[in-house]
Order: sequence, then structure tokens, then C-alpha cells
Amino acid sequence: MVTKGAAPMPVTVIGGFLGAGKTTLVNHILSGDHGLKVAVLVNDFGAINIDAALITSIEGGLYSLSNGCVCCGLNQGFVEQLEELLAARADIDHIVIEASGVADPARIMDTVRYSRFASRLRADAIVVVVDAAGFDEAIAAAPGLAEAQIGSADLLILNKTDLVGREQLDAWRARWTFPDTRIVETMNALVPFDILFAGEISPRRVASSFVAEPVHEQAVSAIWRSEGTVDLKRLQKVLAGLPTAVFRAKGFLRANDGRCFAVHLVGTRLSFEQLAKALEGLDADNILVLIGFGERPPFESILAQLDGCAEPAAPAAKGTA
Ligand SMILES: Nc1nc2c(ncn2[C@@H]2O[C@H](COP(=O)(O)OP(=O)(O)OP(=O)(O)O)[C@@H](O)[C@H]2O)c(=O)[nH]1
Repeated sequence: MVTKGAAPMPVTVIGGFLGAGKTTLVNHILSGDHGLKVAVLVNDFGAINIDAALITSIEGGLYSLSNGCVCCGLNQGFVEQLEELLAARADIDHIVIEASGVADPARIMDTVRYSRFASRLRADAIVVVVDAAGFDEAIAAAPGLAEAQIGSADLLILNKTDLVGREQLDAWRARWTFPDTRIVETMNALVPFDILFAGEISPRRVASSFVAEPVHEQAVSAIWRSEGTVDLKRLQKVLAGLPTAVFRAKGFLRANDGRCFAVHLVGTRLSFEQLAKALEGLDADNILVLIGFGERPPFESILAQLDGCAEPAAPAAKGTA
């Protein structure tokens, strides 16, 4: 229970387009030395919460919100989750909500500001992560959404600075930012905690001219699952050849050489990140979530191609009696 008279719990909403680095930032927060007990609510798009599985430390508490996007439609489940968190975790200092990559973070913060939470939650900041190398691709994939996301930011994290030059970063800043928006440039979303949590982020004063289009309602997803292992080279080829209508793919694979990987496709950039061991708690050996926009991408044929990369586990040897 929240103690009567206790200060309202600060809430940070982390937004930003698909693949910008939000989960990377959450991992930085959860493994960081900031002296705060942070509870994280993760809202992934699609039926499986891959982001929750990608989060490596759960010291403060991790809560998965995967029943669709919490910024739109009926968000009663989200309200209930906040209520549960407040009731059960009186020892936490800060709540961080990772929005899905197709969400409008401002709408999520609107829920935090509901009158029922007035004495218990405090909207601290909307932090929006930007893929400095992929912002144009994001705009092309879902016109209106990425602009609206940055337009609601109290703090912008211009991430993936390792992939672009100074000139491109300066051009981005000149094109997209508002005079009173604070920007931190990062690699792997390593934003200093004294900026994130020290109450230094002042709310934006100048209203954004970007208006959110309801494009998140046009986002579609498919899930591929298989048991056994996969032929990595073949799978790499399939993912590298996906139509541009599929903007994001993420998941986990077991290769036929025994290695396990987290897989990320963001726009046209594909990466395989080797894991120390296979993840537990997933409902298949190999899982990929594919997210796209617009005309429904040809998911059936993509899933069939992925099936062609699977190498099912050999059946257990039968006795000879
Ligand atoms: N090169 C580079 N890659 C990065 C950086 N930050 C994150 N990534 C990679 O970008 C990919 C997507 O990162 P995530 O943190 O999963 O992105 P996200 O915003 O949570 O993605 P969604 O939840 O799908 O919207 C992963 O492969 C990360 O390792 C960075 O600064 N530089």
C-alpha cells in the first residue's frame, strides 16, 4: 500500500520508433548504478512480448504489457497494471514505462495523469529515443508517427551515433528539434543517470507542430516459431531479402552449430547478437516477430521461407526390443 502522504511516484515514459534503442535504454537503467529501485512496464506490439525477454536484469521488477498497444483503444488493462504496481511495490522509487515502437508516448503519459492517480503518480518525463541512422526510414515506413513521437519528448536521446557522422547528426538536430528540447547523443542509449533521474528534465514548453497520425492502427505483425535449430546462413538470406513493408523483426534463434542469438532487423539493418545461453521461458526454440506497415506484407510466404530454414530436432532414438 502507498503510505498516506507519501510523495507521488515519478513516472518516465520511454518512446521512440521501432528499433530505435528503447529496450537497450531499459537494460542500461536496470543494470545501472543510480541507487534507485526502478520498476519497468514493457508494452510490446504483437502477441508475444519479445522486449520483456530481451531485458536482462529485473532487479526492481519487470511487468509485461502485451495485450496490444497501451496508447490506443481501451487501456483498462494498463490502468489496472499501474494500480497493481502501486499496491504491491511500495518499495520502488521510480516507474519506467517502455512504450511499443508504434505508440504515441504522450497518450501513455495522459493515462498516468488520470485524476485517479493524482496523489500517487507524477509524470516525470517523456524520453524519446531516436535512431540517428534510421530516422528517414522510420518516416518512410509510417509517415507521421516518428515525428509525433519526437514532438512529445521532454528529452530526446539521439542514439546510434556510432553509425553516423557529425555532419549527419548536426543536420538531424537542425531539421527536427525544438528550441527548448534537450538532446543527449548516445551510443547504446548510455544516457547519464543524473540527466534521466535527477529531475533535470524540464517539460517542453513550446508545443509541437507534429500531430500523431493513427498509423499505429495500420501496423501489422506476424510470428514465426519453430522447434529444433535453424540454418543460420539461409535464415540470414531470408531476413536480408524481406520486403521493405516489414520494418522490424526481432526474436531468438538456435543455430545448428549450437550458438544462440537475439536477432534484430531494423529497417534494412540486420544483426545477430550472440547470447551466452538459450533463453528460458519462451514457447518455442526459435521465435521471430515481424512488424510491418501499410498493405499487409506477404507474411504467409515469408513464414514459409522461414520454415525452410528450420532443421527440426531429430526424433528420439527408438528402442530395438
Ligand atoms: N549500432 C548501434 N546499435 C544499437 C545502438 N543502440 C541499440 N542498438 C541496436 O538496435 C537494435 C534495436 O534495439 P532495441 O533496444 O531492441 O530497440 P527498441 O526501440 O526497443 O525496439 P522495439 O521495441 O522493437 O521498438 C538492437 O540490435 C540493438 O543492439 C547503438 O547505439 N548503436
